[in-house]
Amino acid sequence: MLRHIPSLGPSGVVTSYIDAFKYILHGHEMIEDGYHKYYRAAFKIPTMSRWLVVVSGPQMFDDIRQATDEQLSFREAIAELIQTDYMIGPKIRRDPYHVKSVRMQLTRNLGARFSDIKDEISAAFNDLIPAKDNEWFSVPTYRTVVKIVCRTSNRLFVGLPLCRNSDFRALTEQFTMDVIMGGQIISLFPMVLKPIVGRLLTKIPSNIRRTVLHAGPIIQARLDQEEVMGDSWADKPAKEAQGEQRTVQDVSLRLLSINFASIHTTSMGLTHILYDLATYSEYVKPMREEVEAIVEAEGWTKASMGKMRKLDGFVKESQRLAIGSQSIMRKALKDFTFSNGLTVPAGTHIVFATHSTHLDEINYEEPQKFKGFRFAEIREGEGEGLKHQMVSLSPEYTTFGTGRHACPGRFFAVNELKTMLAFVLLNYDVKLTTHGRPQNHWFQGRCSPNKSAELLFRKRTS
Ligand code: HEM
Repeated sequence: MLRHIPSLGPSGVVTSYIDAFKYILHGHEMIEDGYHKYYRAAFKIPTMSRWLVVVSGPQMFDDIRQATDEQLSFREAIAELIQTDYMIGPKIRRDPYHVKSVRMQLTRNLGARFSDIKDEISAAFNDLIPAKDNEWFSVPTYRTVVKIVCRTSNRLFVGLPLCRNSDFRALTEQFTMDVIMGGQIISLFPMVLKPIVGRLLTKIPSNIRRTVLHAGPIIQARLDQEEVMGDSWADKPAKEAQGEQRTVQDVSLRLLSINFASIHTTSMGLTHILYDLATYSEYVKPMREEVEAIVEAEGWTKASMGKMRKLDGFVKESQRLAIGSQSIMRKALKDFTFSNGLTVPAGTHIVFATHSTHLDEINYEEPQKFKGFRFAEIREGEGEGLKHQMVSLSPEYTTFGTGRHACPGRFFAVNELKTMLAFVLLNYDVKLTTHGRPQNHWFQGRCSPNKSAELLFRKRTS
């Protein structure tokens, strides 16, 4: 029972539905309100399918970081919130070996594959935003960004020429949207009906068939090559797949799952960055100078990208303000007691108040203000160089979560976002078509960039 945890509004079985409706469009305002009333403690919010317990403060963050999977489960929370069992199947929850592949093989290969990533970014931008002369032209931002990110990410996942294949791209771009939309519909149904509705909505069998059609030969070739080379191939791409998992069908499912985790998160990130670049144009010149100086001295490498602190800080600041109001979702599998004494019973869904944390004066000076070099300036302090880079995890910066389930793709995502920003800075001028930055959209506490706004691009003039 959650009776000991305060709620913001009525908590009766029927009356709580008033707030559950309000949460759909105003969840972020409710959580901001609760954060200030119950900072470092907890409050509960009703949603259509369950109560969410919202926690805050560095201590509770650290309790989540240290909790084991048997205490607070990331996968069980995601499975219920996104209904992944019905939309993708239970395999990826029960046996998520692909997460280890992202953490190990994919991340370790970023340096060696950097020139491929850079090449795909140039090719994708040139195809999709061809700036041939000095005329401004309008680009539907989000739709274009998804295509660029999908191509670039899949250059790393499956390589050329498949990453440019139009049917494969359409499949991977659409897959995430189908899963999220389907999951939202299934969550409205009672438990007994979910498998039936899931079977009607899921496109996973046909999606796997399409993936096998396109990627099957590459996957089979890699599996065969691994058998031949054995342990002499240290970074085998499918190394984590064992026994029955070493089939083209199973690896195809993992490929779709990694696309699910990466494409829309990174695309939303890049869209926010471009809106910020067009809005706060005073940052363009110093960032161009940084990129040009480092590239001239060291060329385009993963290591040279790591030295671009202004870029890193700009990307980090953009994501600081763009985060949803709740993240770091966990489900308590047993009664769990936080170090402030609060106990939540088994079955409770816990989320951390991420947006409010990023907007708290305790953590940031003038937190509402976009300060593109906020983090680059902090990093100039003695001993502060690494702690404040974008990939670092901390209780004040929660974009990539915490603990053993912190985003394993963050090294790739940050590298990709910075290389894309560097490419835009060196090749284009970018301008708003609207008065002021396009407004973010909020739905059930989640924040998305405006998906219909356009930006003006032209070939760089100065
Ligand atoms: C800007 C882009 C991205 C953002 C903001 C982001 C954010 C996150 C967050 C918040 C989590 C959950 C962390 C937690 O609850 O503690 C997560 C998990 C995950 N992310 Fe990312 N992510 C991004 C890009 C990527 C990319 C590019 C990949 C793959 C290449 C990826 C793969 C994953 C996977 C596999 C998990 C699940 C981890 C697990 O099961 O333990 N993400 N991500």
